[in-house]
Amino acid sequence: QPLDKIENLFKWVRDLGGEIHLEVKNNRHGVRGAFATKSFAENDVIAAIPSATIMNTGSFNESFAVPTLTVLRELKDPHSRFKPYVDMWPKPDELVNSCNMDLKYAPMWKSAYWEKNMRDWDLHLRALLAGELDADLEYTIKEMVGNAEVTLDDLKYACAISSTRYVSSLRRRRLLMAPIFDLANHWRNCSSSLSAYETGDFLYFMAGENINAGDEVCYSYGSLRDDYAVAHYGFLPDLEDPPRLALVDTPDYNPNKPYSHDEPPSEEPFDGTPAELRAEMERLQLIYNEIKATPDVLPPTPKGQDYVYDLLKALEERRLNALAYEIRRIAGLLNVKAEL
Ligand SMILES: C[S@@+](CC[C@H](N)C(=O)[O-])C[C@H]1O[C@@H](n2cnc3c(N)ncnc32)[C@H](O)[C@@H]1O
Repeated sequence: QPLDKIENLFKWVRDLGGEIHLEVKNNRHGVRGAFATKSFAENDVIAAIPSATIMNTGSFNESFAVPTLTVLRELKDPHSRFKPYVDMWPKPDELVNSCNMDLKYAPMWKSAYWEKNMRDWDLHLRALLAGELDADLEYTIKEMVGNAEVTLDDLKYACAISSTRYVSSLRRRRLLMAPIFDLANHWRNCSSSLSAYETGDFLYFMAGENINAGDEVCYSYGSLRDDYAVAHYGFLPDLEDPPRLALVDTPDYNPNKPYSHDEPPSEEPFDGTPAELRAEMERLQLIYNEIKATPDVLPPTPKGQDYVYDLLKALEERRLNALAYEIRRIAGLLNVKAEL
């Protein structure tokens, strides 16, 4: 995640009327982030982002092709008016999510839902490239980028950039990519927020509480269970205590409606009659045993050599720990021994 392009980005945003009280550097995890250059009280403006710098990447109802092709268009245009923004995006080898993850990792999810989700992204993007979706698309590739040469890797990259960086603006019901704001990393309980875009001239990034000069500013991307964060954003959020079940392991999980920001799975510990508790414990045990029994498809790789391998192994360990915690907790309520 390049730091050398930030000065140019800030200049561009300020020249277009923006206000920024941030500096950008790597945080203690080595992840690029935004840090307060002064202290803020609740509701103070951390940054005012002018609409002339905002990339409008589609409506809530449009297909994945719209944000992907909107980003692709700017990537392919050497004279893009968003050039200072495009230049600071992570490069193809600096970001990963299900749009661009190598398929060799698919079985490492050890979850039928996530493995299919990853393979589906590959199929959708291949179909987009082959023109098979053209008749149903809002925009075709050629309508967006003309005759510029486009590869599958280009589409995967554009898909990964858009889906890790857009935010929904409630008032206008659009997916927007807002420079500066999109340097804020996720922290689930973060109270800073983005204004609703009521007037359409600026988006305001507002402090949700007192922030000291030098603190990293954050934004909550949503309730983000670990597996969802890896698939959608390519990182594991801070480990929580007590551990939280992965999305696909929660009692509310429904593969046909796996996640909605408006209705995330309950954060309340599961409770019920003894029969319900027993059924839930057995359900969790089945998942636990299935993960344990699923062999690794890739040879063991020493830590630090392969980001995606490490990420998916860490996710597996987190799932197992969270399942074991929950099985023990329910066994305690039932006064029985947990079978792990
Ligand atoms: C909107 S960007 C945030 C800024 C990003 N770090 C950058 O420099 O461009 C989202 C991406 O930041 C990273 N990220 C966000 N929150 C994170 C966190 N809590 N821990 C690690 N990486 C995080 C992930 O790579 C994610 O896909």
